[in-house]
Amino acid sequence: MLDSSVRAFRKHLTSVQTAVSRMSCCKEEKATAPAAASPASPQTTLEQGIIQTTPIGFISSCFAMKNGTPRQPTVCGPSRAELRIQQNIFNNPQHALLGLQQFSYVWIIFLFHKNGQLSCKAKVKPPRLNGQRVGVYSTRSPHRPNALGLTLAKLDKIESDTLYLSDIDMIAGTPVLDIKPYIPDYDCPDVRMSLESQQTDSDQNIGAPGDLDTEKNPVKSDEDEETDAPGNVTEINAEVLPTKNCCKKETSPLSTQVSAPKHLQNVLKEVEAFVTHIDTCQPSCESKIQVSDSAKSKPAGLSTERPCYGVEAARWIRQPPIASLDVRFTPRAESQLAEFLPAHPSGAPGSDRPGFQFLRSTDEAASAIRGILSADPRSVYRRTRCKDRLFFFTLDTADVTCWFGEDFAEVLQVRPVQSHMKSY
Ligand SMILES: C[S@@+](CC[C@H](N)C(=O)[O-])C[C@H]1O[C@@H](n2cnc3c(N)ncnc32)[C@H](O)[C@@H]1O
Repeated sequence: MLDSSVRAFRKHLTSVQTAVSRMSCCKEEKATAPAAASPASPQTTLEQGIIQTTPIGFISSCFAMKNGTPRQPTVCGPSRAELRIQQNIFNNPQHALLGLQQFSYVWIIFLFHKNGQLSCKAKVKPPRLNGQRVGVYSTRSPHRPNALGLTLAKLDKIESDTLYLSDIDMIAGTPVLDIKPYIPDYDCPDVRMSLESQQTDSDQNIGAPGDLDTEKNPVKSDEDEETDAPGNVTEINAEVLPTKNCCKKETSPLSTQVSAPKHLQNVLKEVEAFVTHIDTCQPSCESKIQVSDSAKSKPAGLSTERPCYGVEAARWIRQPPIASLDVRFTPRAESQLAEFLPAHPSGAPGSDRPGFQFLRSTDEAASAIRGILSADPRSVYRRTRCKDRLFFFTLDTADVTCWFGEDFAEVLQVRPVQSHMKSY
């Protein structure tokens, strides 16, 4: 009798323990769950930070699966993608892109839709840290509570409702939630600080900061609320908008293009000197990333000397415990790669050779493969415990097989993906 009661109690205890561990695994998720479940007006849910997202488009990219997809856009230069804006969001999707072609880089906010499940682990093990656990918010891990990704992609061109991108790290089919222009003045602390100091100097010179507003922000800011309703569109002075290549020298000086009051001409000249002086072409914070001796000895306070990231982070981002690998091709893999025809808008009629869909030359493909492999795309488990040294990934229409040695990766085979074996 006592035995059976103890057994029943133990059984009950086990089920309670299971329920408790499930609850504590996803504490944050549980905390928001009641609000999500309760019926509320769209406005209330927005105020609570709960929204139903709708993709504005889906990525078509040269990466078919997570394996071998670069971990950041800078890893593999010519990674290319297309993003077509969905018709169901706007009647005229191309209208939503008006003006965007003037920017060289765009932020892409997307969903890690192939994560399998939402993650609520507060600590993660980034592959670059070789098994070390760090807080999820200090990393760019895909495994985060809302599974949102952020990539700074190069905007090659826009045609109608489609963006042509390169420098991406998203797999094909990735749902995109938003696009924003990369604006160094807002997004790169280096440029921001220089502009601020320019501003302070100018203020001291003319003593009327309010006068400067239009010159300071020639690009429409996020705060400019506009719809495309007739009569509600503000004309932008094309001459004062940044050129696509933002460090390209103007043919005639800005100060002579813009008819500003005399007292502002000096300021325009200063801005002009600054624009020609700084290199804002690349979205880089190079000078702030360098860890100076003074930054090492100082706590990271909000001073002008504060680097973009601290010494510890700089170490694992710039000098990760994972060494970069030498990449080589076997002669067979090299000649297989050379068989691929570059991407062509209308294919290559009459040829039975395999063709790339995104990559524009064999060199581009070889350099993408080098970029992917030199950063060592393997998981920590694969790298440290797995005896199987073969590694497979798909790049554009090519299946790539390679193996890893101590400090190198060798490409053994580059074969067309089966579904792309059709002749062009
Ligand atoms: C480390 S994340 C970084 C992404 C982004 N640059 C960021 O910082 O948020 C990049 C990796 O996410 C994975 N990935 C890319 N697209 C994905 C998707 N749609 N679903 C799940 N994982 C994805 C790939 O393995 C890729 O190497």
